Amino acid sequence: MEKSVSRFVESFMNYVKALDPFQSEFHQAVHEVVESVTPYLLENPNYVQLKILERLVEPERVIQFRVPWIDDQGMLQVNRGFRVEMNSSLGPYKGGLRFHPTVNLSILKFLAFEQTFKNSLTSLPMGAGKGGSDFDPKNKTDHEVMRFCQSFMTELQRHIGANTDIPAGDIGVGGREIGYLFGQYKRIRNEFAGVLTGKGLEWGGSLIRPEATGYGAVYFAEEMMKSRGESFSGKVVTISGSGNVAQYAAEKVLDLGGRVVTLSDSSGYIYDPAGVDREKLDYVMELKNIQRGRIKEYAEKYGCEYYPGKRPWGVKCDVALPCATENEISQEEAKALLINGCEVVSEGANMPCQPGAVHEFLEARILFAPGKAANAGGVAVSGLEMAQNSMRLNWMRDEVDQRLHTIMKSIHKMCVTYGERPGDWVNYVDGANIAGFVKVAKAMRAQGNV
Ligand SMILES: NC(=O)C1=CN([C@@H]2O[C@H](COP(=O)(O)OP(=O)(O)OC[C@H]3O[C@@H](n4cnc5c(N)ncnc54)[C@H](O)[C@@H]3O)[C@@H](O)[C@H]2O)C=CC1
Ligand SMILES: O=C(O)CCC(=O)C(=O)O
Repeated sequence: MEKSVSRFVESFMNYVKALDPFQSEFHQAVHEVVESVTPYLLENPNYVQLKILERLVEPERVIQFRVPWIDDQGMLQVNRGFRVEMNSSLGPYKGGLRFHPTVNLSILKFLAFEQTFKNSLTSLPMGAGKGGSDFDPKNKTDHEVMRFCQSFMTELQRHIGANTDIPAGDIGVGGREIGYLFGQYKRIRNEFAGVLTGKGLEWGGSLIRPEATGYGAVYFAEEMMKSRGESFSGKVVTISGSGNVAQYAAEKVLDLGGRVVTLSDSSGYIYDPAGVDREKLDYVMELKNIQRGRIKEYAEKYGCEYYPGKRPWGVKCDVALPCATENEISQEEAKALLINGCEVVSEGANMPCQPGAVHEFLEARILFAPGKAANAGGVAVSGLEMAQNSMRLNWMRDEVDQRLHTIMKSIHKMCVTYGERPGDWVNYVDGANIAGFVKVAKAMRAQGNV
């Protein structure tokens, strides 16, 4: 069996690599899923005959477009815009937009591919998509960001809709950008529709959407810890990033009695052994969301250490929550985390652990939650925002939070169902991949050769 699995995986990966030889991030994401689902496929050969995997790796549609905009000096700038409409077997395309200079088709296809299984795990009726631009919002004025968003939406609006494709935020796209994008959609289409999620509360947004990804990653970690009789109380937690996901992961850790000792951005990390308390976290939110400053200013204000150009994985901790970006934990850093006694890793970001790091965590049998399960809370509450928009009403904060919590517990349960292994151990990577895959594969089979 082992041999036929590895032969199948290798042959399928050769096929994927031959199609798009330079999309390394996409290959990485596909490889992980194919490794997990191959034993299931070999037991269910009907899915092999139906070429479910071949169809899953081929986006239903890729849209690429020019985004011209005028900067504050009156100069014309040109960026590249994308929307990858990956899979609509479970519902309309759903997934975020990323504005970051590293954005390219490989990154967006990896994110859209992951989104397929993540959205399936939420059990809400959402297909998968992802999009964005190589535009860098850093060091741009509000007016520049607005002009860029308006130009981006001038093209994107013809491809999306409340029942077709519903984008949201991701790196570099927060409440400000969603507002500008929504305004331009409304202006061109003359309709006030639930076409984006992550909207402001006054104009169709949902309570708890900003918090959802970070809270969800902590709820998921909490469920894993419960299985070993543990909790966050008194635990030392390292977090990377200081954006949306990191901020609310930190908030939930504080609520549950943990001590957050690191935060980071693309320039370096801060180490605060006393812990980031509520007041310091409010400062980080103001610094990052309003002033758009750098995390090093935290170290200057609170007199703690700042490590430029470094990531926080050498710091001793019980729990690590990578919440910044892909491939931000290498195999060596994973080894360092394990040597320092880390027992729980919950991926707030998408694919933050390199394959070698995942291997280390699985070998060590620590509690390791892959992003497509652990960070599904964000898109889940986006699904709840869509439901509220359709009903034209708003749920209370507690109601949305409870639904989020229930969804994260249910995802945890699904992962256990498919990932339980001999020796009282759960392989959450296999669990998430197989549980996510089964639903999508069944829907694709039912819907015919499309
Ligand atoms: N916002 C959401 O609802 C969801 C986000 N995610 C994932 O979570 C991660 C973070 O996203 P957000 O917090 O929304 O974005 P954000 O733009 O609010 O924050 C991103 C953070 O990552 C840091 N960062 C970006 N590139 C970096 C690099 N190369 N090295 C080190 N740090 C870097 C930034 O400085 C910032 O602190 C991403 O992987 C995203 O795909 C996943 C699910 C949902
Ligand atoms: O809320 C959404 O639709 C997007 C969330 C997202 O992009 C993600 O889960 O990676």
